[in-house]
Amino acid sequence: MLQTGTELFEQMEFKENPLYEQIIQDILEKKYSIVDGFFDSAEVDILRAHLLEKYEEDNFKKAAIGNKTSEVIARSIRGDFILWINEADAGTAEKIYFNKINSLVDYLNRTCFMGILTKEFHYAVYPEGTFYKRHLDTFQNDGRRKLSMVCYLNNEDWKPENGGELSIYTNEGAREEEIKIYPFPGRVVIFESQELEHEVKPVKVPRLSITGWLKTR
Ligand SMILES: O=C(O)CCC(=O)C(=O)O
Ligand SMILES: [Fe+2]
Repeated sequence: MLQTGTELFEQMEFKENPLYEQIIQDILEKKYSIVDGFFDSAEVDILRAHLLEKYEEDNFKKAAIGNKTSEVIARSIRGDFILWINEADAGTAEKIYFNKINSLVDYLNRTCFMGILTKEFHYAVYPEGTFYKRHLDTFQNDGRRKLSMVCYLNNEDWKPENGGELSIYTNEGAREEEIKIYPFPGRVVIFESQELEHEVKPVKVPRLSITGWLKTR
């Protein structure tokens, strides 16, 4: 049976989502968005347990910064250990993660025509004393990275004195501003990969997260 445009539109069952709308508005205005409680504490607990299990099994690798960079130089730039997550064989914990991310991605594609076709995510552990110097996420010439997303999996009692804040540098006209963001559990930070330089300050206590990128093409 033929359908009118209105009927088709109704069939798509588009519901405005206030949280996603806030994220979009933030990104349009400031190029970043901070969402507390994107994951609730039960979800964070499951994801953290899974991360620690993999970490204890020794599955993580020292993060690299490019192919031909020496280990010593790399360590002076970033000290985290990472494990890439393959969505195709996501376990229970990771399915929770991807369900939420995919829902956001669908929304962005429907409302902003962002054309996000691929994503990549890794777990990250910053052991005591490590950091990630100021950088842009497109440093490896990956122009397809549109939005960076970091989700923190630290314990409930994470304190600002633990260090490890994410500093995002914004430019209002010529004046640079440093936005300090503490890695509280369940918090998600989303920012424009090609626009905002940022760094992870040295940590005093191991710092746990999932970092990823939403990509075009
Ligand atoms: O963990 C964070 O807060 C940011 C990590 C980061 O900048 C990166 O992995 O590129
Ligand atoms: Fe980064």
